[in-house]
Amino acid sequence: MFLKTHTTVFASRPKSQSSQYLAYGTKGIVFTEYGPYWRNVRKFCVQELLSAVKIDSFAGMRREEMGRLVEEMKEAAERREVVDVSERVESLIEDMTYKMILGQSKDDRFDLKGIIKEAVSLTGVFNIADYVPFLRALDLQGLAPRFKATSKAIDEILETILDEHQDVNRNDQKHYKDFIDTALSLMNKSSNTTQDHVSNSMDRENIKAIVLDMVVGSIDTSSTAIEWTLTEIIRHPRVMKRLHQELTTILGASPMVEEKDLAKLEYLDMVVKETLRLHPVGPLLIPRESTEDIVINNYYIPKRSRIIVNAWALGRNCDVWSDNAEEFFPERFIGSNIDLRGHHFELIPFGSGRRICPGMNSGLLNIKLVVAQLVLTFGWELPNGMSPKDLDMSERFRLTAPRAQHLLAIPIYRANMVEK
Ligand code: HEM
Repeated sequence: MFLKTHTTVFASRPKSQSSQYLAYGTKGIVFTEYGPYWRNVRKFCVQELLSAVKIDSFAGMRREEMGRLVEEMKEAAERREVVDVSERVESLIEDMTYKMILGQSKDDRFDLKGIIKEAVSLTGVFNIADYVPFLRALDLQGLAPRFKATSKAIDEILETILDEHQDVNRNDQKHYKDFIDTALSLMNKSSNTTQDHVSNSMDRENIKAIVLDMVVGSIDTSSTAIEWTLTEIIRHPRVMKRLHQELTTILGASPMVEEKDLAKLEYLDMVVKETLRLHPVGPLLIPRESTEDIVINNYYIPKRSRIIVNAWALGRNCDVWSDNAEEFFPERFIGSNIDLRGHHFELIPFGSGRRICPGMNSGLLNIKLVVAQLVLTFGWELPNGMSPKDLDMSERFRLTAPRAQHLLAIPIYRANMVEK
């Protein structure tokens, strides 16, 4: 009802103390109210970063980064080393994200990922001040100092990145424009395209907000989804075997997964859907807010009501998914037309309607590419002879829900593996 029949009424976002501090108020996309500014900024990001053509233009970079990780894992396999898979995957996605959005590799001068983690964690806190505004001044939960410190740290890093882009552009040292260059060039423009509608209201603060939304939207989400997918595959050797068979059948003798082949990997698609059903990266999506008074099923819902959708519960509802809803069983999608595009409300890990995740294609590509490659090249054993069924499955609940404990496993290079 909220997301389908009345999609426009519930297409806004509530203001919160965390977004005021940590997302430059409503100057980006994620926490910005529904309206022309949000629409144009979103269109700009899709056009300049998240369209099929733009995503495709970074295929070479992804291949290189993936190749580097495979080499590292091969060395670990040789030493029979326990690898912190969660950490390695996050670092890979971080590298890919920075190259795509910031046009540069990870910068050792600052820990952007660490600060973003703190921001995501703070945004996920139930903050009484958002519901009882007069308590805000009392700061009962002691959040204000953390908001301020995190926001200051983020701003300093983004200022440095923007300054450096402007310096390079002034000295005309660049052959191509990255996302930040394009965004910066909007500050001084005026005519009639989508970009220029954005530029009418664009200053440095807006650019920082948009860049931050893109970076935050990308890193934690994709790496959490990959971490859970690998966890479920390792926990279910039958699924690992079937997926590996599909990979070798479709990819032949090729040691690297090619992006063009991903669409042919039907079982991988089911494995990813099944993971996102049981472990939606954002269990409660991102809160929505109504833009007008409305009556639904005889309930009066006043304008500016906050709507929270429990995607986690939808994915585990036995009435929809049958009695084995709690079981990881990718085959349930055989012959099913359920996709992830927000039309099948039993499975909405990317949300639905006007606010559906604009980075869905980019996110899914990252998940499938990394999972396919790590299963194609390696088998995985758990440390200290641990049985797959004993793997700890607890979640850490924030705005996103990653594993509570990092996934640790030993890669076994398949070329040296004796098939059982
Ligand atoms: C596995 C990967 C990802 C998952 C599961 C995911 C999930 C979500 C969800 C649940 C929402 C809220 C949708 C709603 O309210 O209906 C969302 C919004 C958003 N996501 Fe993603 N996301 C992923 C990857 C990405 C990537 C790669 C980017 C950008 C590079 C991105 C950028 C955004 C932005 C900007 C929004 C806000 C959209 C708006 O409010 O209009 N996401 N995402």
